[in-house]
Amino acid sequence: MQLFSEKQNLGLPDSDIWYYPNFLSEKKANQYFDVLRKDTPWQQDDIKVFGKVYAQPRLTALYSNNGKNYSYSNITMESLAFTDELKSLKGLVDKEANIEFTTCLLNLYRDGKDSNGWHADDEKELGKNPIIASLSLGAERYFHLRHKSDKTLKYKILLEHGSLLLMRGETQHFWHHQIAKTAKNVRERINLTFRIIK
Ligand SMILES: O=C(O)CCC(=O)C(=O)O
Ligand SMILES: [Fe+2]
Repeated sequence: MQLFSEKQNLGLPDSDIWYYPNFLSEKKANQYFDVLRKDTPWQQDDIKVFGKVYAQPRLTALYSNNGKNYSYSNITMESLAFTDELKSLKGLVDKEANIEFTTCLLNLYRDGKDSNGWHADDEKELGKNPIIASLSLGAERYFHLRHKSDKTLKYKILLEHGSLLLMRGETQHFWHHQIAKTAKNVRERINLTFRIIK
């Protein structure tokens, strides 16, 4: 069993980012990983980058409690209704963030070749200072952060099984983030990003 660890603020300039290492117990995190891996209708979309079409290097699914879709990188994802498991996870995350999320984007990184390139979660439908809560299950992967204008400002944090990362305030205005590919032999990872789309 893991000891309780305090949440920590990353302390990066122009941002407000919190990390909760053991947001879920190991046992709960294992259970959620298994259910979500099995029951989610994972899909692989094509994305368009500089006019060329690529298969997105990970699988995704979108859920919401208001039927709103989400568009990014020339993809429009249609949302499904929350399942019981996702509702209970959303309840825990809502409580911690003290806000009511409407939407959850799930990412499945099948191995080290799957990734999520540099971006900010700054789509118009997310509002001015979006709050994004990102729950990690399965294999540990590094989350990289890079300041948009001062490229010397960089940071990386290992997102552990059962951890929660909360980005708020002006973070998306000033920082890009990514999950880079890795040559290491890594198992599957599921990430859930809770958002508000009105
Ligand atoms: O997988 C992660 O930890 C990050 C996912 C992400 O940045 C996103 O879906 O916008
Ligand atoms: Fe993101």
